[in-house]
Amino acid sequence: MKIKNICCIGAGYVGGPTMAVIAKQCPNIKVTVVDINEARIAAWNDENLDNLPVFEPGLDAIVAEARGRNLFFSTEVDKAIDEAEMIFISVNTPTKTYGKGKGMAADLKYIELCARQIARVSKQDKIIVEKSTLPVRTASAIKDILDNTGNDVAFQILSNPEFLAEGTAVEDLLSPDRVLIGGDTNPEGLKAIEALADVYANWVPQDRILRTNVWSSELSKLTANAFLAQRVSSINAMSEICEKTGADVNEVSKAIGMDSRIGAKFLKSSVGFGGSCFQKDILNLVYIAKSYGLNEVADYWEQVILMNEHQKQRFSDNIVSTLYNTVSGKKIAFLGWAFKKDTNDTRESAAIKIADNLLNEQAEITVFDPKVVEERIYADLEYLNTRSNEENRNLLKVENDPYKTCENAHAIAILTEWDEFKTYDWKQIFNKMQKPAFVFDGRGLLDKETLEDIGFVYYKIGTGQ
Ligand SMILES: NC(=O)C1=CN([C@@H]2O[C@H](COP(=O)(O)OP(=O)(O)OC[C@H]3O[C@@H](n4cnc5c(N)ncnc54)[C@H](O)[C@@H]3O)[C@@H](O)[C@H]2O)C=CC1
Ligand SMILES: O=C(O)[C@H]1O[C@H](OP(=O)(O)OP(=O)(O)OC[C@H]2O[C@@H](n3ccc(=O)[nH]c3=O)[C@H](O)[C@@H]2O)[C@H](O)[C@@H](O)[C@@H]1O
Repeated sequence: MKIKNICCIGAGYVGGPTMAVIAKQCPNIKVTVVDINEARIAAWNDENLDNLPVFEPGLDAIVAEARGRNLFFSTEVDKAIDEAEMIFISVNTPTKTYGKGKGMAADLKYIELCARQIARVSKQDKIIVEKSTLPVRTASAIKDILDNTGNDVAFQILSNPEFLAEGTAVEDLLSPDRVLIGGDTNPEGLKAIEALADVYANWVPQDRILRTNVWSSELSKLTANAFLAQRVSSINAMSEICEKTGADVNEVSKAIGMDSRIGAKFLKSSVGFGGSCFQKDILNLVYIAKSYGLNEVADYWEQVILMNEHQKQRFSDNIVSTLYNTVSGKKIAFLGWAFKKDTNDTRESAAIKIADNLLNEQAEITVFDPKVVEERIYADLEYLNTRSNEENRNLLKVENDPYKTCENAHAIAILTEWDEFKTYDWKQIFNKMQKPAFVFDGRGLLDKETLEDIGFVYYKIGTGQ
């Protein structure tokens, strides 16, 4: 079965880039990305490619190539569902904020709404692809809703989790380590798997397209994120030991990473991992384990999150204690707010928690991030509900010039590893700061010797003083 018409529900960080790449690589397939968020769709359709709602290196060129040819962004959800043979569900699956499983389980209400809408609108057989990250066995809930419409339409449900990382989304999509497709093992299921595999085969080598059963596919996604986050928490745990013992976490990372069984990637110590998924997906895994009574398994994975919370807390505690136990009324400059470089995404960014901790100590914070807009920063703080919006706006300012951000500051906290921070004139920054001038480098980005030669008191995560 050759697919000619794809619809994707959800035009977010995953739906947008993923479909743009499918459209680029498969000019014969019409790809329509739909969303209920009108502003988001308008931004995807904006003539000015700088206004796309997702910033990803290389994405603008791909959208420019495919948009209007075989890539469309629309709010007409019903129409796109009706026309498509294959429907990707790429809506958000946040942590539940209410009811049973609050603070842990994935909130599947958006997924269920999609399933009900597909059930209501569909007149012909369709393949439904779970692109969102979902708890294992969600496909059976979707199938239940779809199979009970009474309108004689046959649905196949596939799991096709996305492994892209933000900031490298285009690269990851064009050249994925693997594409994972899970489906039913009966003949109809296998046919559906092959229909999706054929789409990817337009640019992904066959040996990188993995076929599994649905449950393995759903669970592999949670497992991959849990393993990745665990590596970060493991190296961050070592960073604290390094600081106490005089070892250097970067040297330790290099030494262990050269062991081919361990591998060199994902061993960079930091102020703590952020992003929309690591915490949410591990919490979800912990919830699933608990719901099967697997308490030791749940505790094991929960520790990855606890370690991450600790890493953020000790970073802000260290700022306070180093600045003579008080930051009240002191200006702290934040370089970076995004959860990692090369993205404008701030979801669960460590910077938010660190700002909140320091604001509790009455610090005056000024933030500069090359890609994050002022309103996003205030919205992130407001979401915490720790203090009034007015207080947040009084205590925290957002600047668009890094030098002004650091002027008169008592300390600088580096919270995102933007490359441009390395190119700044640090002598000029030093000259205009309060003395002693402190730098707390939460990303191990700058060169200790250079900074100390200038006169800074320089603290690098994972390095003893
Ligand atoms: N952000 C990332 O890097 C990655 C995310 N994922 C997973 O992909 C899924 C989506 O994540 P993001 O794209 O980051 O979320 P997002 O929040 O950026 O986008 C989701 C979009 O779905 C839309 N939506 C929700 N319900 C809808 C409905 N009923 N009809 C039409 N549109 C609807 C929302 O308006 C929103 O624009 C999540 O399950 C996430 O865990 C997986 C891999 C990477
Ligand atoms: O499911 C998802 O959402 C995605 O989550 C992560 O991607 P992402 O969160 O975009 O970014 P990562 O590069 O994984 O970084 C996550 C966080 O860990 C931090 N990190 C990463 C690597 C490292 O060595 N050290 C470290 O502190 C980053 O700074 C960032 O805050 C995974 O890498 C993707 O494979 C997955 O698809």
